[in-house]
Amino acid sequence: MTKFILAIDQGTTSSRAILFDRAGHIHGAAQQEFRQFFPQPGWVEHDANEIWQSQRAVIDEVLRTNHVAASDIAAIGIANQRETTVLWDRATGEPVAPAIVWQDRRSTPCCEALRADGHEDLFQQKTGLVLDAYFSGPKLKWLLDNVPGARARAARGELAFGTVDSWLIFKMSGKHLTDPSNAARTLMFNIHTARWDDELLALLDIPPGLLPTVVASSGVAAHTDPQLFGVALPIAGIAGDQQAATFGQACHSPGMAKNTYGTGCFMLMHTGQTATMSKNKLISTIGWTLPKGTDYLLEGSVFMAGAAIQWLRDGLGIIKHAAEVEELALAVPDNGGVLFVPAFAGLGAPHWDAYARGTMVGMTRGTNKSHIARATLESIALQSADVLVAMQADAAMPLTQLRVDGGAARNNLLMQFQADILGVPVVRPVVTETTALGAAFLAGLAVGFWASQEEIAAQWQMERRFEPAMSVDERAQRMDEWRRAVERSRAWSQ
Ligand SMILES: Nc1ncnc2c1ncn2[C@@H]1O[C@H](COP(=O)(O)OP(=O)(O)O)[C@@H](O)[C@H]1O
Ligand SMILES: O=P(O)(O)OC[C@H](O)CO
Repeated sequence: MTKFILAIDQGTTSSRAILFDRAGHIHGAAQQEFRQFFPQPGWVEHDANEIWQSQRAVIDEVLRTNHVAASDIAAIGIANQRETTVLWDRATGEPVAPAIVWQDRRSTPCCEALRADGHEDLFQQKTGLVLDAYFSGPKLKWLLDNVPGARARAARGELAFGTVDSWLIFKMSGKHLTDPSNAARTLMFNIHTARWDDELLALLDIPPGLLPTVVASSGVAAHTDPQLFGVALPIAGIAGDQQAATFGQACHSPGMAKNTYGTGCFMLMHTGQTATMSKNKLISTIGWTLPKGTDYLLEGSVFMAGAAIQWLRDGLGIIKHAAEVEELALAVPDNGGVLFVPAFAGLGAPHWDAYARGTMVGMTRGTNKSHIARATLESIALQSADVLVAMQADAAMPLTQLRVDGGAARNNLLMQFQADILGVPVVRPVVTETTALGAAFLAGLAVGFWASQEEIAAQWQMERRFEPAMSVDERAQRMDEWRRAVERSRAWSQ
């Protein structure tokens, strides 16, 4: 009998491979960072070959170091950084250009032109998204317009587009596939009909022949080339990493929500089996498709969260490791009046301001690095609070608790401040690798490794609960101060 599900978590900064047993426990994990390229201000690129090579290496490593044979694997589940756009040659399997990463802002002019032509509402109604450079369609258009010969090669059917899930599946099986949770991030996919949308493709000038076939998030979609791992393994789970984390956090019913604190922050709330269209600049997205149907989520994406901690480490050099930020911030009783808006790449939800820039206000001669560390941690929670306010207004469902995960969710000071500023309990699970767990669950359900959603939801266990302790008045005052700071960061580079 097979013993494990192999989850692939291909993130923005690292590739991970994690083995889960039947109890949903981690049996082994391997991780490898890969390079980030910043060739121009506002541009962020990855080498798609390096993504695949690092992913392949960690799969080999996790099997080898844990003495697990590929034949012990029941199925593979994939969770991936979303929106990042890869364009490759179908025959050679070689990318035609560096992958354009979700954080990259170069396709802002394309979005502005579509907006100026009055198409914003159409895109929003069909895709649930905001017309922003964050999403894949404008990135793909940029590649077709700027990589020499790409448009002609696309017209001849020589090229394939995919988000990172598609790219990894192509490398492992030769199939050109994606799932609805990833397709829903492209501005080319109608989330109500769950099909690529010809009208939107025409507006973006994208040939439909470039697009992958859309298959269910949970179901055997392909088998790996037997030469890769010695046996052909079923690829049975596919989801964008944030939707996978929502599934892994067992947020399976309306009103349940999670927030992931990684490079960015991604808060997602389950809204049921039809899309709730946001009136407050959040996005509606497909969560996952199971044989019984499609679940929808509301999402608020914050672009700069843990990345701001990395900036304290790499840009300012005031910490050596991300985890040191907690001790540094605790050296002062409060932020000393300092507020920091880390809008290094503009602001995401609910502001969607591509021209906002990082801003620190309230400094005096007494400000020191601990105040800056504290303000940076608080900025992560305050950005998430902006999203939650919009979410509560859209969903008309009060949040009873927020489930959390991601690298920065290990920070207790941050989690306590998050509970304080939201006025909602923050709950951290035992297994914080919820992205990989969600991908594993989707794959395991498809091959009968787990019997039902109820069985996997029962595996979710709390590690720690942070109760809100801030007074209502103080919360209101802190949110008001924050709004004033955000205003000062906005439209700066326009
Ligand atoms: N103890 C900590 N306190 C605050 N931030 C942290 C801490 N540990 C890690 N981080 C931040 O969390 C991020 C890594 O989290 P992870 O979930 O691995 O991100 P991603 O999947 O986006 O690569 C980094 O940006 C790092 O700065
Ligand atoms: O790789 P992460 O965890 O930073 O997630 C990135 C998101 O999927 C971008 O939308």
